[in-house]
Amino acid sequence: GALTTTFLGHQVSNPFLNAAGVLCRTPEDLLQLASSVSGSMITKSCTVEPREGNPEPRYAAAPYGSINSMGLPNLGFEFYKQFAVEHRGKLLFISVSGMSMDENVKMAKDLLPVAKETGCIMELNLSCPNVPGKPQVGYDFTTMREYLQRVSSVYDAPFGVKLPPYFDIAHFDQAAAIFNEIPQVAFLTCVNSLGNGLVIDVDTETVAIKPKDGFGGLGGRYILPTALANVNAFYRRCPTKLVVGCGGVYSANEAFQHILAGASLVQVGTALHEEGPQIFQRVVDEFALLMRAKGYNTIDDFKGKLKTL
Ligand SMILES: O=C(O)c1[nH]c(=O)[nH]c(=O)c1Cl
Repeated sequence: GALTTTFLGHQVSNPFLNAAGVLCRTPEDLLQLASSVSGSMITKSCTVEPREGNPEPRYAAAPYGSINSMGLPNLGFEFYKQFAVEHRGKLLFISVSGMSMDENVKMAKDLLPVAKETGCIMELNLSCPNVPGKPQVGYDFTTMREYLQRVSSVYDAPFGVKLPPYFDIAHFDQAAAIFNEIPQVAFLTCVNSLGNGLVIDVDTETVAIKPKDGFGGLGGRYILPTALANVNAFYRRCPTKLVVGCGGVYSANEAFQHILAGASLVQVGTALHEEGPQIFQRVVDEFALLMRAKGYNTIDDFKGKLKTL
């Protein structure tokens, strides 16, 4: 169909998938994604050991999106690796977010044979903002370079990096220079939640979530312009890499903006959490109508073709 596209040699029926962390932690979640219309899917960022995560309430819908401080709750790397072994059908991404560099290197090394065997793709998450005491690697360029050098030395297959949003042109330049040094980094997923926002309820005069005095990562409508800027900044700076867009996608309209900005695939987080997996059928239908209305036959007809003034 018109929405068919390929990503690192894998054909997908449409460019849409979930954002890591949303509807992808448990077997039940993953079954809902596998049986949805999404072209591909990604698992909850995992650590070597299973984690309970932060105390609840740790997710809240907000006027213009969401706030979360989940704290990396997950069933542990072995579970998601085994899921990849048994999974059949749509393209599968495995999100890895170790608590240390050694943990990331260990998981990457263990995942490699499964990736080669099954075609699943690793997305290395360097941008979790919600584990107390664990600063975001994505904001520490020296550490990020070391992580990527160490992981790419044990993982000789294409992988992606889930990035935090950057807000300074010099940071786009410095981060891109690191990625361009590492050939195995095949794609960049822009962006993770905007870290450490604060949602306040005026009636109750209270924060929305329990962990970290209510500080948490923002998603949804709050973050679309920032997500688009990060997609486009790395699309321009990393011509040998693909970009996956994430942030603020509720409909074909925002997805189209991400693809114009340079995204090859588009992840849906907050809107998926709020609407459920039927959102993928709605967005696919909307997207087909939008492409037809604009006279486009394929995604490549407009990918990255954002016009400047
Ligand atoms: O709190 C989380 O689990 C979490 N929440 C986010 O918004 N981004 C992440 O990468 C992670 Cl790992």
